Amino acid sequence: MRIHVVGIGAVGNFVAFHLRKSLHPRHSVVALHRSETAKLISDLPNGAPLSIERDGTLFSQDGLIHLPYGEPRNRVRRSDFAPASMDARDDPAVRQTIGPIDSLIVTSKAFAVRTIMRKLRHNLSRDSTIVLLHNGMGVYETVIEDVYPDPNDRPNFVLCSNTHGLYSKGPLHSVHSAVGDIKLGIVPDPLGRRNYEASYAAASRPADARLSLDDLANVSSEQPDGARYVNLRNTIAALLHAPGLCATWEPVTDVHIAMRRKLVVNAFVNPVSALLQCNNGGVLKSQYGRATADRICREAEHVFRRQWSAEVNEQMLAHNPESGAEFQPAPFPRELNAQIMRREIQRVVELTKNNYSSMYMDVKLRRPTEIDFLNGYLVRMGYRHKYRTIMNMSLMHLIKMRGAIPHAAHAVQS
Ligand SMILES: CC(C)(CO)C(=O)C(=O)O
Repeated sequence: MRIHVVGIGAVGNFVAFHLRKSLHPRHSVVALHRSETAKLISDLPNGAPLSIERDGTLFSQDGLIHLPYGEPRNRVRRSDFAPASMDARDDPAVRQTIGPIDSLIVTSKAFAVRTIMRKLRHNLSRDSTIVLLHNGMGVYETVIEDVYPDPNDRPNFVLCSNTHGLYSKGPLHSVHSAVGDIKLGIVPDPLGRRNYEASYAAASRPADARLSLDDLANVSSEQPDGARYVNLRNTIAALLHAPGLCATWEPVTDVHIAMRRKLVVNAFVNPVSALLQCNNGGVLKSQYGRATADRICREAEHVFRRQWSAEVNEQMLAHNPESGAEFQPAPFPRELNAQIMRREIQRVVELTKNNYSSMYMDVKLRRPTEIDFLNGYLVRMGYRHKYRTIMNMSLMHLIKMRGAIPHAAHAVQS
């Protein structure tokens, strides 16, 4: 098997490190780099090591294949911290060097995912598996709409929630500052060809419900399943069996809940730390910070409740009364209550109090931010469900305003 990881920042470095560490050497782990970093790594031989720092100790892992995947990143439009349109043209030379991709783990910034998918479109097929491991929400929907509108051509997608605390200390060097976990959820087959959660759904008691790799592909059968299902099974198994990743495979509805919880933490900590240019510990120090966090959580709960009701309505319409089963709507998840999300913010802030958030770094270094996929997602969902998210919208606007002031981030430093 050959696993490709694209977006070798703090998270990509961590994922590639642990996959290489745990997989048998006959499987390859390929790190795909933008051309600027590819220049840097071209001076290193293939196999060049990745480093992870944990509690002040440096660990290193060699044996990776490093390849470039495309054009250098275009310049950031200085006016609003939004990414300029990146070049998504197909490059036949790059296409040929990389070859067909069975498993792709995308660990780039949320705003770059769509462009990367377009760039690698010709290396991917409907048999591939794509794991989206980024901050924020709404990315999968844009990729589907823009790159894979036809469900017949669509690869398998895996969504993730990642709570590991990681930051980058330099190229191929991440610091693992807080141990968290990665939850993996497989997007249901849009054509209903296979139920990836069949064993879970069939359990007679909730306590017995388990997901089974055999529902993805039965590798021991005489007629092995097609590449589409074998790639999916291999990708999930590789991630689950890399102990350092602390990955679990869960029903996709549970992963959606975990993603929403993580979104709310990021929608408060990231813009506030970036605007105040403080570490994560600074954001809850004053009553004003605490009131802002309360408000973000209340707005998010309203949005999530309306989204939930809309989803339940859709399920009710799709329910076939002739099946004999009674329609039982799932209750609104407790984890998405404002008070519980507020406690989660408190917990994450304490755990990462000495860290600088990813948006703090993006603003400081005048890079595009992920604001459109954090607070921007809540604002968009609020609009859709007729609820105004004033605090989220204000934080989003302030981050964009910050980007519009020339050299604002540097002025604070001096
Ligand atoms: C949880 C938090 C805020 C940790 O720094 C993070 O995920 C980020 O920086 O993007």
